[in-house]
Amino acid sequence: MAHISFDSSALTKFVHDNELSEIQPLVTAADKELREGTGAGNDFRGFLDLPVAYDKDEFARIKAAAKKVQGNSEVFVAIGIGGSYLGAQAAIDFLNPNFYNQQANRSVPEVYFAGNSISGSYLHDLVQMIGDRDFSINVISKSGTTTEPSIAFRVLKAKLIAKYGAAGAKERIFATTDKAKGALKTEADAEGYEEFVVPDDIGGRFSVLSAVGLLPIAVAGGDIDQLMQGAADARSEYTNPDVTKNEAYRYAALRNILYRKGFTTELLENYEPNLRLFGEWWKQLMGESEGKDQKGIYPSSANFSTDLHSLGQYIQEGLRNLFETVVKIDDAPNDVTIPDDDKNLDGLGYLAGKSMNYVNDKAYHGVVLAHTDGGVPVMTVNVPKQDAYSLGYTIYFFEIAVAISGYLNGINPFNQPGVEAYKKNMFALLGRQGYEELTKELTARLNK
Ligand SMILES: O=P(O)(O)OC[C@H]1O[C@H](O)[C@H](O)[C@@H](O)[C@@H]1O
Repeated sequence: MAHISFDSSALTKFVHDNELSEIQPLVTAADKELREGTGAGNDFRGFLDLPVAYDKDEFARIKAAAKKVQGNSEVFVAIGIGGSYLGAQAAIDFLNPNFYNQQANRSVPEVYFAGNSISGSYLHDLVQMIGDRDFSINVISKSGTTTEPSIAFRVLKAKLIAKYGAAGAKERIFATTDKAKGALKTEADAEGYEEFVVPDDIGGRFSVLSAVGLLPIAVAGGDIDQLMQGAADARSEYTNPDVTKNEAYRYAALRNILYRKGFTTELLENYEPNLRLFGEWWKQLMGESEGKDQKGIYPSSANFSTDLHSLGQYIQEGLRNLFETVVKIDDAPNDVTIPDDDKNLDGLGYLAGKSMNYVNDKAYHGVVLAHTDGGVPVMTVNVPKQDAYSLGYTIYFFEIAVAISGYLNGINPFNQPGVEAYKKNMFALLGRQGYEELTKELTARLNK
């Protein structure tokens, strides 16, 4: 039995029983494309076996590096954008208490993220916040040439050198990048930083279980052995192409069935604030994998019950092109009992003695019924615990689901050609060498 369970029982109004068996041949074909490598983007299927086929020596080095940082740093900054930070931050938030950076008596450094925007204010404030404290950085970029992390790295490297000198700074810089190419690789080799590798056959959005995610997660105290074990067990679980046996494939099939009926936007939802970043990770995974050739489900996210008081109206009664996938934690790590209050002026007496997790659960059931009545299909991924094993399992569930889903929709789930368009324009407008013609063209367009 799968460790996490997928519940599509609320879909009866939207999907008939026969539809799953009728889409099965397409799922079987998608499975074949993925497993046999006959599908588009077949060079990027490394995520399939990563949970068992990872580099064990590097894994040990990651643990040693994490220990070193824990021993000599009050602050750790992970520099990266897209797949080079979302998985790490999602995992760290998922595995730690809310407000982990503010906890008293922490045994691990505070962890922050940089290089995921071009905001000068953000980087300025981060530098101020680090102040004179001891810190280390992990610069993460698969290509090694991405502008946002490169800028942040320059700034933070300069701060390290100013504080520790060039030799001391080197001891506090960890570079995660391609094994052979890119500016970051060249610099890491030249300067002698400790290096970790993003394997060639793993795309950025599928890289959280490589060094990209593992080093920051380990620095923050996460159990990366359990994380990999969860993913490895999911790998064994989700092998049968039969959608009645394989819940990840059933999820992929159902979202494709819904998409074909006009449900073109999917909201990934949670009922725990520290799963917000999980939704951000998922959006890149889904959006970059599926949104191409002028088609694909638009991935969005919502955080409940927070957004029930803002987006809730739209979800209940707006344009009927939405469906929802809830990531629901069965057994949240902590809870609060609602206290007695004799005066009962707030009218909450009927909840006295009940736990907040109990109320949260009732909210979830109420929402599923209300949204279903309102014409919104809801599916749920039940995750037993907010721990590393469950997280690894859940990550693998969504990774394999999106690969199948992409092939079902006739696209290459492993490339992202569309993200280059804005970059070219930005480089041209910044006057980068090699973009001279485009600079002229765009400047003329802007000055028209
Ligand atoms: O790791 P990097 O090469 O710096 O890339 C970081 C991110 O930016 C790119 O624009 C891609 O669209 C993403 O797939 C990638 O995760």
